[in-house]
Amino acid sequence: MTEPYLAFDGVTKRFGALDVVGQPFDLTVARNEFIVFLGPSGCGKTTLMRMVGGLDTPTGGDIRLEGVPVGGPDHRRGMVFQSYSSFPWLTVAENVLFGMRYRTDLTEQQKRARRDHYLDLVGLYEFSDAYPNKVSGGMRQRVAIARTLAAGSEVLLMDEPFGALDAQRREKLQVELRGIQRRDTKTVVFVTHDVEEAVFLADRVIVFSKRPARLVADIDVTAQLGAERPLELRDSPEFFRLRNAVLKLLREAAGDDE
Ligand SMILES: Nc1ncnc2c1ncn2[C@@H]1O[C@H](COP(=O)(O)OP(=O)(O)OP(=O)(O)O)[C@@H](O)[C@H]1O
Repeated sequence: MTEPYLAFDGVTKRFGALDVVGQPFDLTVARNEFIVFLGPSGCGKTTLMRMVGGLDTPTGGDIRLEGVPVGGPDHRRGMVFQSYSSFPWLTVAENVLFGMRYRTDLTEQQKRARRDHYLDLVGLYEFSDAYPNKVSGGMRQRVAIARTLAAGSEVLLMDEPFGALDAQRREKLQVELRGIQRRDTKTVVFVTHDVEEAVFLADRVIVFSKRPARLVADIDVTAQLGAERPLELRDSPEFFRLRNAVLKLLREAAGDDE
């Protein structure tokens, strides 16, 4: 049998007496799949993502990328976390360039073109020369998004990356992210609380119970809605039906053993 691209194999996690991932967690993710983790607040989604990123280690089991257990962070896995901070001593533009420091395949001119493209995409081009501590929290989050996309890692780990953005920019970036993932064959693991965002973006939505987290549903969105996600899809009856079904599952997962 060939190795899955990304595999969680019997993963558990405890912090002292706190059982975060109680039952061993198994999941396989194919290359170029967009996976969304959805679950009640505090159930352990960020912890799972940190473990994929190599920022934390499982208590039991392991997480493998192409058969190799993940170690510390490396540039194959690009991360955007809620609390992600930019480098304050670099300008907005320099922060984005810094993300491409490993890209020996790109010329300096190509790097500058990518920097400008992604700054424009997140609406920060005119703030290129500003320092991150002089812009708002939502803008700093956009710097992190631009930097991670420009870096071009093959796996994108995104923990509520659009949480601090206004609705319009959020929609725009959702469409762009889905496009980038399809076009550039990225594998994405994305955490959100927002059911609509989950259904719009995901190939598969993984629903977790409240802590100690266990997998309660693995929903194949692409089988139901197809892989193309134009903005108008949100107005379709199929989208609406699936969103409601996932919302119901999430409510049950949050109330689980009450
Ligand atoms: N380093 C740590 N030490 C001790 N407890 C921790 C640590 N990191 C997380 N926790 C706890 O583990 C639990 C799960 O946290 P986690 O951030 O993974 O949940 P989450 O599902 O991502 O929540 P949210 O959706 O609110 O971001 C929480 O109770 C949290 O307080």
